[in-house]
Amino acid sequence: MKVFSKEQIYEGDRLTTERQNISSTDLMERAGTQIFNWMHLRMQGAQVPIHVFCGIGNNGGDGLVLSRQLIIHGYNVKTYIVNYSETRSKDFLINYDRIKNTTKDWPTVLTSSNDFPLINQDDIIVDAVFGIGLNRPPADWVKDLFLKFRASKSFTLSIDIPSGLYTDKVVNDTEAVVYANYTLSFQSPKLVFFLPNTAKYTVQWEVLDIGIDRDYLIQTEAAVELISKYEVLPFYQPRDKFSHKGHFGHVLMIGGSFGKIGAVHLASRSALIAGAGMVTAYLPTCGYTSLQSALPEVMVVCDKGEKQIESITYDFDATVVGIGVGIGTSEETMKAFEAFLKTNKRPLVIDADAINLLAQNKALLKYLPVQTVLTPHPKELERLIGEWHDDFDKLNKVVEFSKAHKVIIVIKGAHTITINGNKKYVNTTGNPGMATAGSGDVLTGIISGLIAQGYEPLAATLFGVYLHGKSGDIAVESYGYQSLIAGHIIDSLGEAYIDLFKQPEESSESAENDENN
Ligand SMILES: NC(=O)C1=CN([C@@H]2O[C@H](COP(=O)(O)OP(=O)(O)OC[C@H]3O[C@@H](n4cnc5c(N)ncnc54)[C@H](OP(=O)(O)O)[C@@H]3O)[C@@H](O)[C@H]2O)[C@@H](O)CC1
Ligand SMILES: Nc1ncnc2c1ncn2[C@@H]1O[C@H](COP(=O)(O)OP(=O)(O)O)[C@@H](O)[C@H]1O
Ligand SMILES: [K+]
Repeated sequence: MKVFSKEQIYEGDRLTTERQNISSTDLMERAGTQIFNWMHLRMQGAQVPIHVFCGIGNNGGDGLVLSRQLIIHGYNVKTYIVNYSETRSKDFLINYDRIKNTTKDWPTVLTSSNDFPLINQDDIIVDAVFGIGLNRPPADWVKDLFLKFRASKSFTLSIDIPSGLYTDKVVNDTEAVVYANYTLSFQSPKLVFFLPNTAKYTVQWEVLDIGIDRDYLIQTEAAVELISKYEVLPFYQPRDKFSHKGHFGHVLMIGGSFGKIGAVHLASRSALIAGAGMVTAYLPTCGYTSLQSALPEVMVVCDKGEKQIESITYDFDATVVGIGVGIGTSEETMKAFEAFLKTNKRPLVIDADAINLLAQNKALLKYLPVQTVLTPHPKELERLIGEWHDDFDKLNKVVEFSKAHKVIIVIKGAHTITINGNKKYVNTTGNPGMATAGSGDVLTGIISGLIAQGYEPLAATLFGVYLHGKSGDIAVESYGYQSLIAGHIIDSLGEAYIDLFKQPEESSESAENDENN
């Protein structure tokens, strides 16, 4: 799903009115009515008090449409105008008149903290104060209103975006924002719903289709894309009946040091279970016996070093090389890594301490093949690109890094974001059960295993990050957040593949109809 910028959303609104020959007031009517339908379906006329807080721009206009519809359908509604400016939008004013013509219970105009109404915990708050047009911090009294929303502990439904949140930068005052339980966003989710600094402002979100021009939606290139099953399915490569292991590539997984052989074990096993034809683990000799005993399907080549990797030499042609898990950052390993990079011609997936080695010696970056995949967690990323002051700054720095070195960067986290040049891909699978040692090693193995099978590095990365999170989501059903460990993610990978092609379950009624036909 495309995540459009604020400018693209405004342009989509404008073009839609032009191409569908409707007014912006009609479009607002659609938007407000969609919100009403969503609430009506769930509330079924329940008389819970609903407080609709409307700003004076188009977000407030949406709120007024909603209020009017709720009133017409007999709901228990109170409407307020949060009068933070005298410059009211045209469509706000039209809907202000319309609501006045619908009810004698006119909206209450709020201009200071003294005007705030009583809100009980069981009431519902609808936040239509600011939309994507916010361009400066709200006034102190408006911030007090947002604090009152929070203090009430009422269910808070934000329209389009929690008020006080910008679409393209973080907020400095964390109290000057609405904390929404649910946000109904028009046509496209906003990037801020997925970033560590700002995701907390809405617990859940959903996109409502307001009929923006389809050609515009299809043709407009978005800098950000949300990756779910429908985005990765086209990557999937079916297998030919007569295929053999040679068709699915050979992963060389280089890593490990004394006490960290398990990392190579996890990554190698993941590569195999992701579908690689063959996997060879390259380790210091201390890891030989444990790896051979634990993973009979994986071949092993030993380094001359007993406890660490000291010179990387092997005599076969790997399809892809994964390097870094458990490898350590000793001087000898740095030398071996440097020598390896200078001769390697194969696609690379670089993780963990190999990222730290790169960060220590940035001159090595020039030896990375184009489209090398780097999979840092936040600390490794910081070592590589330096500190950032907020998520947007981080994203900008990673984009610059990706462009400068022609590499793909996977910023791991709750919503892992993959960056390839200017383009950002936000993953939607995964859960906090995956915050456990070794789960990153599994990702390295999966991505390497996909590249081995012939997936392009970017497709392998997006597909791999998706499958990794999906496996975690499947595993958590059996183990719970606390008891999920990295090995469980690998064990669920097969189910994650199968899930790609699962049809939505049929309702019993339609199944019966099928039987009768
Ligand atoms: N157009 C359409 O057809 C559709 C639009 N839709 C809806 O429109 C919403 C965007 O509406 P919007 O552009 O009017 O902006 P909104 O967020 O309501 O702000 C209002 C104005 O407030 C001002 N302002 C900003 N910050 C401020 C501050 N801190 N303190 C005080 N004032 C401040 C600023 O004006 P300024 O004062 O800078 O001139 C701004 O323009 C969008 O989120 C969606 O809900 C849907 O209906 C679909 C169809
Ligand atoms: N809260 C979370 N929600 C979703 N995924 C998570 C969460 N925490 C961690 N993960 C995922 O788990 C992996 C952790 O990687 P990493 O920190 O490198 O672990 P390790 O170094 O122990 O292998 C990443 O892919 C990350 O996206
Ligand atoms: K809002």
